[in-house]
Amino acid sequence: MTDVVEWRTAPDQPVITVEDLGIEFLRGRKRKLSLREMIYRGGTSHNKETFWALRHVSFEVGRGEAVGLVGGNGEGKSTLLKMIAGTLLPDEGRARVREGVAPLIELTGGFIGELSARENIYLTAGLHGMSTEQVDERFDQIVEFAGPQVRDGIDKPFRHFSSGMQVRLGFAVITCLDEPIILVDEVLAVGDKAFREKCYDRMEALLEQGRTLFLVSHSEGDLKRFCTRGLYLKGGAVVQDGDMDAVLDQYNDDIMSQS
Ligand SMILES: Nc1ncnc2c1ncn2[C@@H]1O[C@H](COP(=O)(O)OP(=O)(O)OP(=O)(O)O)[C@@H](O)[C@H]1O
Repeated sequence: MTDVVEWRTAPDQPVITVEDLGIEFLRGRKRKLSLREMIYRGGTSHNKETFWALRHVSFEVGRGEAVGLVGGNGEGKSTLLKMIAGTLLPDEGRARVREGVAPLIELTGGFIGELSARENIYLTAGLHGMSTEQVDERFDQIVEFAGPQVRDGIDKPFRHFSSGMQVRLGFAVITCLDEPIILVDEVLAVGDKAFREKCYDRMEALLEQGRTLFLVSHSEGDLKRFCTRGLYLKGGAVVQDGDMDAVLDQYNDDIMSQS
C-alpha cells in the first residue's frame, strides 16, 4: 500500500458529482408466457416490464470524505456503487468521477475464476495502471495481507477459493492500489474476525491518507466507525444526505415504524 495519494483534482473540487442519475432494469428475467400473452406481446417470451432502480439521484462528494450508504434490501445501494465504478451505465443523468476508483463491490472482486490468484493479482493491478515491476514490488505484501490459506493456493484457479478466501484476496489487492477513491460493498462482513480486524486497520490507514471512501454496509458499527457522512437510499432515491449518525437515526426510526 502506498502512503502517498496523487490527486488530479484541486482540493476544493468534488471528486464525484452525481447529477439526476437514473437506471432502469427489467423487472423479471425470462419467464414462460401463456399463449395469450405471447400473442399480445408479439411472440416474445421475455417480460418487458421495467422499473427505476435509481432515479433523480444527485449529490457531490469531496476529496477525503467517508460516505456510508444506508438503506433496506433492494433499495439501490449496490447499483449506485456500480454506477460510480462505471460498471453500470445510466439511462438518465450522469456520474462524473474525477479520480481513479478501486472497487470492491462483488464478493469476487471482479476477479476471473479460471485464472490463478497470482494471475488475478497482476491482471487487476495492471488494469488499475500498475506496471509489472510495481506489482512485483507489492506482491508479497498483498499475499501476506490475504493470509496463509491464500498464499498456499496462490497458483490455484480463483474459483476454487472459498468465499472467505476470495474476499481476503480481493480486499488485499484493492486496498493495495494507488486509486484515491475506494468503494466497498458489504464485504467486511464475510471474512473471519481476525481478518476483519486487519481490514479495519487498513481502512483506517487509507482514510488517514486522505482517500475518499464509499461504504455500503448493514453494520451500524462499521458505518459509524468509518463514515462521517451518510446517504440514505429508499426506493431508488436519496431521502437523506447528512451526518452519519443522524442518517442512521432516521433509518432506524423508519424501520421501527414499519415493523
Ligand atoms: N442487473 C439487474 N437486473 C435487474 N434488476 C436488478 C439488477 N441489479 C439489481 N437489480 C434490482 O435493482 C434493485 C436494487 O438492487 P441493489 O442490489 O442495488 O440493492 P441494495 O440496496 O444493494 O440491496 P441489498 O441491501 O439487499 O444488497 C433490486 O430490486 C434488485 O433486484
